[in-house]
Amino acid sequence: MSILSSSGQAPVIGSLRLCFYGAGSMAEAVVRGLINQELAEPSRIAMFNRSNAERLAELQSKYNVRVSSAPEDQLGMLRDADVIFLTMKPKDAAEALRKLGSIVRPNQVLVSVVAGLSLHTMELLLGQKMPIVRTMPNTSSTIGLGATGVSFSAACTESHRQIALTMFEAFGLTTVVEEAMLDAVTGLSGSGPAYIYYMMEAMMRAGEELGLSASASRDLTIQTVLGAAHMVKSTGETPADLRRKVTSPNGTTQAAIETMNQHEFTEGVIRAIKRASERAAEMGAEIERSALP
Ligand SMILES: NC(=O)C1=CN([C@@H]2O[C@H](COP(=O)(O)OP(=O)(O)OC[C@H]3O[C@@H](n4cnc5c(N)ncnc54)[C@H](OP(=O)(O)O)[C@@H]3O)[C@@H](O)[C@H]2O)C=CC1
Ligand SMILES: O=C(O)[C@@H]1CCC=N1
Repeated sequence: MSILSSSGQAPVIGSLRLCFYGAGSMAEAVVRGLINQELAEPSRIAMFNRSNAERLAELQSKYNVRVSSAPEDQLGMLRDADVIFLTMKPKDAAEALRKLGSIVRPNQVLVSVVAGLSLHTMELLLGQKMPIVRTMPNTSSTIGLGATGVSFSAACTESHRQIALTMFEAFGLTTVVEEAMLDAVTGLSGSGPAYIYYMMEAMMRAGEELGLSASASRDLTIQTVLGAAHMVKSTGETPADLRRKVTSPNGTTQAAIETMNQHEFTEGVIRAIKRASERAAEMGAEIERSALP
């Protein structure tokens, strides 16, 4: 079916055929989110990768989606799709986009999750302008708690925008941003889950070094992170105000924060996020260079 209904309204997402070009962590996070939210029928989702047949079998058995290792089937999956998701690593994207250039039809939409890869570079590699949605989601989409930044190419209609927003909003928060801001989104929330996991690893290790069992340390860490995020969201107070309420004068928290400050905690986190954002831009520039004649 066409991506546009005759009324010009976005069709129900469930009626669209989706193809995931790349079948790794991010593709799975989106697929699982779409299926869990009952936005897409597994039979309308096709996935393929480069060579890992075991991974395709795993996805097929977990989600009942269509998979194939046969190049002619994969070509058919791409041709038949209303929405093609580009879900591979940046280093593999240029080759895939060049191939897609001779396959895509005008009424298809391309949704990219590739860090750093700009709309302009995608158009260069495709050799044509088509509706492209550039996104930066994160893996928490898997459980409906994703945070996604989105930008649209000039060829996107209101219908294309609604389709993309409906999908990404179904499994988390979605923010439309100027394309130039997507590298910042990448540094903050695209990579962000890893920073929190890293902090949790350190907290769990500390708990164990202090003598707690591994399971007690894990449970207490998880609940602390969960509770803190919910406190910021539900009270509407700033993290700084909430932190002050935990910090008794000359108490334990003050001792901990002073120690963190000696290790430049805040500056380190800010530097890390800026570096991630810069790295996204570098990766995008590398792909753009390979796209130029
Ligand atoms: N992981 C994350 O938290 C996030 C990732 N992203 C972005 O998502 C994209 C994918 O990342 P991620 O899912 O982590 O990566 P993975 O390594 O988990 O998956 C990459 C997938 O792409 C496939 N692939 C590579 N080349 C080709 C090809 N030529 N044809 C078909 N399939 C191919 C791989 O197949 P095979 O295994 O067979 O080689 C694999 O299935 C990246 O561009 C990243 O920037 C964005 C936000 C968050
Ligand atoms: O590490 C990466 O490059 C990808 C992009 C955002 C999260 N993971």
